[in-house]
Amino acid sequence: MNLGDSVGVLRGVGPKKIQALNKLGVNTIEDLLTFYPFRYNDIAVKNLEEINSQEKVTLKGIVASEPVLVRFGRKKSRLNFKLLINHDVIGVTFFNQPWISKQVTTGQELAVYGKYDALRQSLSGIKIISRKTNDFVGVYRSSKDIKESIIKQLVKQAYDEYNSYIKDVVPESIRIKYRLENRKQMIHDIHFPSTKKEADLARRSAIFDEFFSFEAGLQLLKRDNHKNMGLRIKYNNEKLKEFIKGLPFELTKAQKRVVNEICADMLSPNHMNRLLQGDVGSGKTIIAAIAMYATVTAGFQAVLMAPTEILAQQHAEKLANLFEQYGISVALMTSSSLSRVKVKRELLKHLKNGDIDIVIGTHAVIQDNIEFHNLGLAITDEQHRFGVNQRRILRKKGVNPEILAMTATPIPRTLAITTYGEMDVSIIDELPKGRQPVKTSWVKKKQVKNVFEFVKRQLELGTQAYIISPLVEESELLDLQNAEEVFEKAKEYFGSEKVALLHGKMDANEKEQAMQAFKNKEVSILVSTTVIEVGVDVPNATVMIILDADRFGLAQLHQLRGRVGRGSKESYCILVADPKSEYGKERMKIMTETNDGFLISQKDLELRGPGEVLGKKQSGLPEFKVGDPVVNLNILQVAQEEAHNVVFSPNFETKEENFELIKYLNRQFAQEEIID
Ligand SMILES: Nc1ncnc2c1ncn2[C@@H]1O[C@H](COP(=O)(O)OP(=O)(O)OP(=O)(O)O)[C@@H](O)[C@H]1O
Repeated sequence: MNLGDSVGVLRGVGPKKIQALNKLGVNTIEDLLTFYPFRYNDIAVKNLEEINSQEKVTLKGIVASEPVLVRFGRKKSRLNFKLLINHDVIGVTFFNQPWISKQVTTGQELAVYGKYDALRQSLSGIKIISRKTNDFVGVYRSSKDIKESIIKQLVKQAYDEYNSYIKDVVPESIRIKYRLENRKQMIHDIHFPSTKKEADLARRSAIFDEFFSFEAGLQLLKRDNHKNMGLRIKYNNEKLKEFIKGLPFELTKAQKRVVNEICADMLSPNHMNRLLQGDVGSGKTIIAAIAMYATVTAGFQAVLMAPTEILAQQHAEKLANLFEQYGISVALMTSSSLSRVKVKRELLKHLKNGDIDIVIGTHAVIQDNIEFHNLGLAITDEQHRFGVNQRRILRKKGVNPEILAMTATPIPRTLAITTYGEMDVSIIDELPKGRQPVKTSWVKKKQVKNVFEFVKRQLELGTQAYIISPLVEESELLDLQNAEEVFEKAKEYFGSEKVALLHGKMDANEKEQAMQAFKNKEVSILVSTTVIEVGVDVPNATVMIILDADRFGLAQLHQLRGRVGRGSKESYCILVADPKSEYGKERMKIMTETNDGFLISQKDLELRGPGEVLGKKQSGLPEFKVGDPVVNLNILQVAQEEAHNVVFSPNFETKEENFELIKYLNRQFAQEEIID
């Protein structure tokens, strides 16, 4: 017997229930024991003086009238009686629970849980409370396939049978320091507390437990990264200085700092595993270029992976220009550039024999048959778009290449430790000189004509504009229809020779053509779906129109807006939307109030509410069961600090109080390997 046993070992759990539980994310006994209540009902008896109207409470008194049951229709009924509480009489009504009339007799003492109405002096009954139950009861998530009452029973059964197998992951000294319960007690109290205080303490312990185990895993990765001998990239400092001097602009202070951090990592024998965070347009690409240049001067190859073909193409073009005078060869590798057999064969040959110094590509780069001569540095752009596995495969391509991951801050600074805890972080917190904040406004749909007029006037000044077509969730086809519709309208209004269309269903060549036409100013307007979202850099474009802007997430709007304001000209972003909810309006307002990506991602998380915050997909954050990284940030930070101290202490593996933690981490990593 152990906590890894399937829930199928419990009495009364057959294939159907197993399936229903699995759907709720419960596969093992451990999952069930940590399937915590999401809230509690306080059914302790209250006095009339201490309660508010519309509150759900338990009231106890003497039944002061004969219960009267009235049935109407086939299934409907109403049961009425009076309850005498000290000197007050309140009316109690139960709807559609006729069997309750049998449990009520005049003169009897009775406790009823229900919703209290102060004005009417009445209680709308939910259930009769029998003496045996606890005052404080957990409420669990359930589904149509499995009722809450069954889940409760199973949790109880699992606890009774398995509690002696529950071991502590958080070392004792830390539990004592923060006055946390041991795991067995904590699991008991979080499911079956007798008071609110008990439940609160158990929950605090559970949050710590969860954050600590997670952070310990990340810290272990970090420690191993440090221990692993990395490559020593002995770049040519003179050449590097010349290269930086030769750039068309001076680096910002933040960029210089980051370059120094990266250079120090490369020179050190330790393995580099660094995350570069910087707001949209802060100049991350040039940092990548500098790091790649340095790598090549040391005799190694470098690769940069971008999340889209458009972006890979753009990077390849820019970097090829930049590196040309230094005799460095740059190759583009995407699914389309590799689709012609002959081209592919040549590319692979030159990559393997070291003729190619730098590769820019999409995930096509990590295909099995691609071999490098001596890969020294791997950079991923917008890394949240790459899965952990893709990152790992890339890592395996070289002996142990230095890793630099770049992201335009989808995650607030304080939260970066949750996902990137195993990485060292560099931040570009400054925009290049001369940038003006993008002026953002929000208009209603009926004003779209005025918006078009505004665009026209701006184009007359020689600038260019993007129009982003509405997004229809989960339907690329409808997105496309929308984009085509907007394209037609724009052609009608601005003249067909002025407008190009870009969408995800176009093949790489068509996309490239549309982008080139826009870059070369052959067209002044690019109508696009969100394929344009990340990284596209056309400094002459100064107007961004986003139609139905309320359908996009805040982080996405910020990314889209980041396509303008990339030069020194005044830039504008106009959000066209009729949001219905307050929440939707609030989001539009935030966009008009700030240009700070960190702040926006923080707001995005706050506005989504805890349930959604944990959605992996939207926020890039890992999922937790009880802990909410936004609400419980303090606990998260302390847990990270402690996990770091434990894992990095010299006697981590030999100290007895860490044994359970080590076992736990081994189990976790074993699971991950299977997925790999
Ligand atoms: N120090 C600097 N001074 C002036 N211009 C700069 C500087 N650094 C970068 N730029 C320019 O700023 C623009 C934005 O840079 P870049 O494309 O690297 O941004 P980014 O951080 O990758 O942004 P995004 O996340 O939006 O892709 C580019 O046109 C680049 O040439």
